[in-house]
Amino acid sequence: MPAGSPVIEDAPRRAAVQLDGVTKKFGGSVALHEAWLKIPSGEFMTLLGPSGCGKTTLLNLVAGFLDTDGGEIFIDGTLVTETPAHKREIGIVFQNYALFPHMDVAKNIGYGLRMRGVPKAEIARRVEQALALVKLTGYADRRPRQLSGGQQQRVALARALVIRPKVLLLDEPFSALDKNLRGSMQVELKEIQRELGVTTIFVTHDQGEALSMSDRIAVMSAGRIRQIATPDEIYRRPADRFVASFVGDVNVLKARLGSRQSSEAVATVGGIPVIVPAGPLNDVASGAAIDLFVRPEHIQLAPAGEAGTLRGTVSTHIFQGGHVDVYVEAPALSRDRILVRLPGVDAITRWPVGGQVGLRFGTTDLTAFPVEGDPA
Ligand SMILES: Nc1ncnc2c1ncn2[C@@H]1O[C@H](COP(=O)(O)OP(=O)(O)OP(=O)(O)O)[C@@H](O)[C@H]1O
Repeated sequence: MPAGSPVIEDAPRRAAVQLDGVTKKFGGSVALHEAWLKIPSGEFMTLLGPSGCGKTTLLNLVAGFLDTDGGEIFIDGTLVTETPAHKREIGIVFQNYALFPHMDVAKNIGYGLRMRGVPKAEIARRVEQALALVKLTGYADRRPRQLSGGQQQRVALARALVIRPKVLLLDEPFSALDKNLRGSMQVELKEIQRELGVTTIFVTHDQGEALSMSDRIAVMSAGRIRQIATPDEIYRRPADRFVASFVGDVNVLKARLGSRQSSEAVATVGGIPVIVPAGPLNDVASGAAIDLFVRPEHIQLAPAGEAGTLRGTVSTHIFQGGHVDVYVEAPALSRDRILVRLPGVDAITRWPVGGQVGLRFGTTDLTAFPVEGDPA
């Protein structure tokens, strides 16, 4: 750290990682547009978004592998925008493990400590601790090629953690693993992260992984952070239609904006009133068409014609093990088939394909946005 680097004033509550309006361009195109992000110490923050949205770019800027084109980055309250990568005290795990093939596991894990001139006995002790942490005691002498994908990724994690980093950065670390292994590695990583209390930035394009692991999620698209919130809030109160569509399944229904009270608005769908947050509809005139976003588990089926329901026709069932996905056609409400998620296998016999049903919408967790392409 250069002498005289500014330190953020409120030290006791300072963020472990802070980005103040960070921008990165490649040639003429903006890969990251004025990112503002404050990650408190010990938090598990996930960057979630589709391919090419700028997640890896943001991670590489924090790591110091890329220079910014604007804005400042702080780690532990210290300005690091100009600090080289090896002085940022960061641990990194990549998608493809990036282990040294010619070194055994112990040498791989101890690499960062040798580079820092840590005494040999201390290295041996810390490598042993790190091996125990990732449940690989006894594997010290193996070469990476003698390990499974999951074991290699645990070595990579041990190597990142052994230096006691200020921040742990993980770039799609489980994407090369099969589904079962991925699930168990997610649980293990979460346990280790909690135990050590290490501030973590985790990159994924898998919304399920993001929802299950994170303290908070930053949803990104096209180089911009669209929303930063807890998984629950992202799912139940998405800030815009991109977030609502990208995170979890959702139905988009034709609706109309009715009256508005401060934070809530009444919308009508097929003439039935529902309550939605007013925030996203601030610029929409009363009576205008809007899109109502409804999660599949917030729709119930009832006999066709029952009061307070809207009519549709069952087109398909998909048995999903713990629940059944029922697709309902109701062209007056939506141009796509409406997905209804029902617990229990009896939904298949209760609501047969081709039969008429009544759709009833939940009264909570509905959101609405201006119609796409609408200047509002
Ligand atoms: N070194 C580079 N030179 C030129 N363009 C780049 C470079 N690195 C990234 N980009 C571009 O910047 C944008 C953001 O890329 P980035 O790798 O950050 O996305 P991502 O969200 O991590 O995607 P993925 O999930 O596919 O890894 C993309 O349009 C990408 O093509």
